[in-house]
Amino acid sequence: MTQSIIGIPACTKFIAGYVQHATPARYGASLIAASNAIPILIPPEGEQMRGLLDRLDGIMFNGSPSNVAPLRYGADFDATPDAHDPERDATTIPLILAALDRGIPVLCICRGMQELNVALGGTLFQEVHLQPGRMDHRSGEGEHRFAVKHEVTLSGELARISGAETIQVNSLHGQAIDQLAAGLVVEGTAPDGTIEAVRVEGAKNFAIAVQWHPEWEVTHFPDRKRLFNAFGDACAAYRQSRDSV
Ligand SMILES: N[C@@H](CCC(=O)NCCCC(=O)O)C(=O)O
Repeated sequence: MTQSIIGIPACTKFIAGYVQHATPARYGASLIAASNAIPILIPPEGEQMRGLLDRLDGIMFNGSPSNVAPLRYGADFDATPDAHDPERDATTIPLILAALDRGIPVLCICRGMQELNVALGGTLFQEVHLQPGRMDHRSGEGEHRFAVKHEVTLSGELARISGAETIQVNSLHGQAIDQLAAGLVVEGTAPDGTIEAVRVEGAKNFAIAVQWHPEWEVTHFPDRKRLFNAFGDACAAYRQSRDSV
């Protein structure tokens, strides 16, 4: 069966004395394993990357240790000034809006979910663990980094896709959605009330975002596999509808 081409935004990294464009290998590997797709990295080269949209069947807005710059959502303070990637922000935020406008399937993960919320006008907690009553959602070290950390209660389309109303998730984030953007519906919540999953209401196509990392051991967890299968199916259907025009 023909595979879909799914874009993954790369991050700006300074490695071995050079500016490089990179992302952890598992994002591409998970699309190959569970979405019948060929991944392709999107360099963080700003708005001109929208030109790729004619060639893509879907985009996975992936996670990153970097944080969306607070000026993007109107915050007047910056809790993590050394953790930004302005080139990535300048690429992903316009790309999200353009992909939604064209009805290209999108799956957003971790930073990707935060980008989706900011792109649509929402705001972020810059250090969610400092908010009263909130848990520490940051990861453990070493082999425990991707260990299951807490439960998420699912609803709506994501519960249907996942085949469950309660799942166990890993957690590797210091930031989280504060004010939900208009146009997003919450479909997953942590025990402390943190928003863990959203869907774009009335989207032209698959448009789901999660705060955890379903790409990790994607084929070992039924809910993760089902999410990637559903995204892959949406990308394949989009490709076929485009090819038939
Ligand atoms: N930096 C943001 C987003 C967190 C995130 O995307 N984590 C992924 C870690 C890197 C990886 O993909 O391995 C935050 O802290 O909220």
